[in-house]
Order: sequence, then structure tokens, then C-alpha cells
Amino acid sequence: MTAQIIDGKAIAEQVRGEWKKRADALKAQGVLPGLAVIIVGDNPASKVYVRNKVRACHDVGLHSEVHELPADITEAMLLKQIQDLNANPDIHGILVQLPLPDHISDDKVLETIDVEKDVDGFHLYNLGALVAGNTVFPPCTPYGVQCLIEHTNIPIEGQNAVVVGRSNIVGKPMALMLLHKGATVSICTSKTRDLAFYTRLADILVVAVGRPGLITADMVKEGAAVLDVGINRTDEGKLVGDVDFESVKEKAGHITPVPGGVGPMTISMLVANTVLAAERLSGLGSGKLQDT
Ligand SMILES: NC(=O)C1=CN([C@@H]2O[C@H](COP(=O)(O)OP(=O)(O)OC[C@H]3O[C@@H](n4cnc5c(N)ncnc54)[C@H](OP(=O)(O)O)[C@@H]3O)[C@@H](O)[C@H]2O)C=CC1
Ligand SMILES: Nc1nc(=O)c2c([nH]1)NC[C@@H]1CN(c3ccc(C(=O)N[C@@H](CCC(=O)O)C(=O)O)cc3)C=[N+]21
Repeated sequence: MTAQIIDGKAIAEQVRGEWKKRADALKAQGVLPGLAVIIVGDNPASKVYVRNKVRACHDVGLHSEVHELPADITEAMLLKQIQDLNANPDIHGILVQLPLPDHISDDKVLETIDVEKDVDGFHLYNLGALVAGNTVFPPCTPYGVQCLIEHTNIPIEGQNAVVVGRSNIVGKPMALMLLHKGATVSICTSKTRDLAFYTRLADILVVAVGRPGLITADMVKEGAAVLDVGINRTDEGKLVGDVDFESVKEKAGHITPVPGGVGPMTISMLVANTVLAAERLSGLGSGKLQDT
């Protein structure tokens, strides 16, 4: 079997177009949705992602601003910057790019962001809402994966889903979203004794680890949907995922490429959450993810 390649870039553009309509409706009523991105230090990969985020906001006609802060900024000064953005009526979404330098507590930073402006969905309140099944701002990457699955008409209910990776930003929320959609979910980690045993059970396999070539064809069930979240740069400067794309595409039913798979969807979901935040804060529009 040769897999259908899921065109994340095209689906991400389509999703962006739908949210542009909602942004335009807000703008017609005098509300310009605004996103503030804070980036601490100069990690080159983070800069690329932030640039992509700003470009996407621009494409949809949103306001965006980037606050570049030095790596040695104190935690107190960073928190003050977030509080100022919390109080700024022109800003509806706040995103602090991770990872942060070691002397700054991720938890403290994420808890300082106003829950109503938490477009990453990383605040404990929003994570709690996700656990309870009434999400306000779904974390962008796993929500992007869910949308790719749904756009491709891959069934979730009753299917075996396996998520490799248990981070708070990808693996854990991904597993919860699939659980809410009725999948039977397993979560694998670096401690899993026989990773291939689990991955071979998967009708839907989501991989978010950060290790190139981790998933090979022998670990994949014939016809499975394989969603590769991993982003790794090889020594030659090439961008690759966690899945051995060339071999796995001969066995899977569907597969996402890297680049051009999950990454562009993450960015579209950030646009979506920013428009959603602007709707909620202004009391205009539906304020709901799905407004149909
Ligand atoms: N496309 C996109 O939009 C995004 C891509 N990414 C990419 O996704 C990848 C994962 O990111 P993130 O979740 O933040 O990473 P983390 O480093 O926070 O988590 C990695 C997870 O992988 C697990 N793991 C490590 N080695 C293995 C192994 N051999 N077998 C099974 N599990 C293993 C770890 O297990 P344990 O907990 O036991 O240590 C951990 O749970 C990265 O490549 C990142 O760049 C991230 C965010 C967005
Ligand atoms: N607070 C926070 N929120 C995040 O959402 C967040 C974060 N921190 N830290 C880092 C990760 C990583 N991440 C990506 C976003 C876009 C691409 C992306 O656009 N990828 C393109 C290619 C990009 C390239 O050329 O390097 C693609 O896969 O096609 C990738 C990765 C968001 N993250």
C-alpha cells in the first residue's frame, strides 16, 4: 500500500481562510484581533517559528507584535511584561515561546498569562478544561493534528490511537483529545518497554518525540494513519520528522510529511485561537471553536 500524503500546508491554508472570515467580521465591528509573541534569547529555531506565526497573522489581517527579550532577563521583568500585555486592550492573545532559559520557571510564566488571552492553551485552567472535555483554547499542535485527521475523514471513534511522547504541549493534550473523540488511547514514553508492540496496534499513530527515524515501517500497521509531529534538523540542514517517511509511506494508509504536515497546522490553530480570544473578549461573534 502507498499512503495518501496529507497536505498539511493546503489544509492549513484552507483553515486560515475560514478564520479570516471571522476576523473580517470582527474588524467590520471595530475589533482588530491582536497577538503578542514573547521570545526570550536567540534560539534560531524559535525565531523561524515566530516568523512563521507573524506571517500567518499578517496573511489573515491580524495585528501581531513580537517582543524580543534578552536571555538574561530576570523572571520578574518577564512577568511584568506579561502583566502589561494582560492589561493591554489591543492584545487578545499572548504566547511565550518555549523553551525558556533555565533561570525562568515555565510554570510561573504560563500561570501569569490571562486565561482569556492564553492562545497556546498552556495555562493550568485551560489544561483543566481540556481534561474535563470543555476546552476553551485547545493547544495548537495537537488540535492541528486532530483537524488534519478530521479533514481527511479518518475515523477516530472506536479506533486504536497511540501517542508517542507525553509532553504537556503535545503528547498529553493529544491523547486527551483523541480520548474525547472516542479512541482507545495508549501513551508511550522513553520508559515504554516494547514501543513497537504498541505502535503496531495503532490505527492512528501520533509521534511527538524529537528523534529522527524513531518510527520505521516494521513498527506500523498496514493502512494506519501516521501523524508526525517531530521536527529535527539533520547535520546537512534538512528538516525531518520522527518517522522514517520513505519506508513508512509504503505501508501506512495516510502520512504527514515534514515539513508541510503538522507544522503549518500549528500556526493556523494559533490564528484560530487569537480570533477566538478576540471574539470572547469583545463579546462579538460566536466565541466558539466551531460556530456552525
Ligand atoms: N510541528 C509542530 O508544530 C511542533 C513540533 N514539535 C516537535 O515535536 C517533538 C516533540 O516535542 P515536545 O513534545 O515538546 O518534546 P519533549 O522533549 O518535551 O518530549 C518528548 C517526549 O518523547 C518521549 N521520548 C523520548 N525518547 C523516546 C523514545 N525512544 N521512545 C518513546 N518516547 C520517547 C519522552 O519521554 P519521557 O517523558 O519518558 O522522557 C517525552 O515524553 C520535537 O521534535 C519538537 O520539535 C513540538 C511542538 C510543535
Ligand atoms: N509557546 C510555544 N508555543 C508553540 O506552539 C511552540 C513553542 N512554544 N515552542 C516550539 C514549538 C515548535 N512549534 C512549531 C511551530 C511551527 C512549525 C513550522 O512552521 N514548521 C514548518 C517548517 C518550519 C521550518 O522551516 O523550520 C513545517 O513543518 O512545515 C514548527 C514548529 C511551535 N512550538
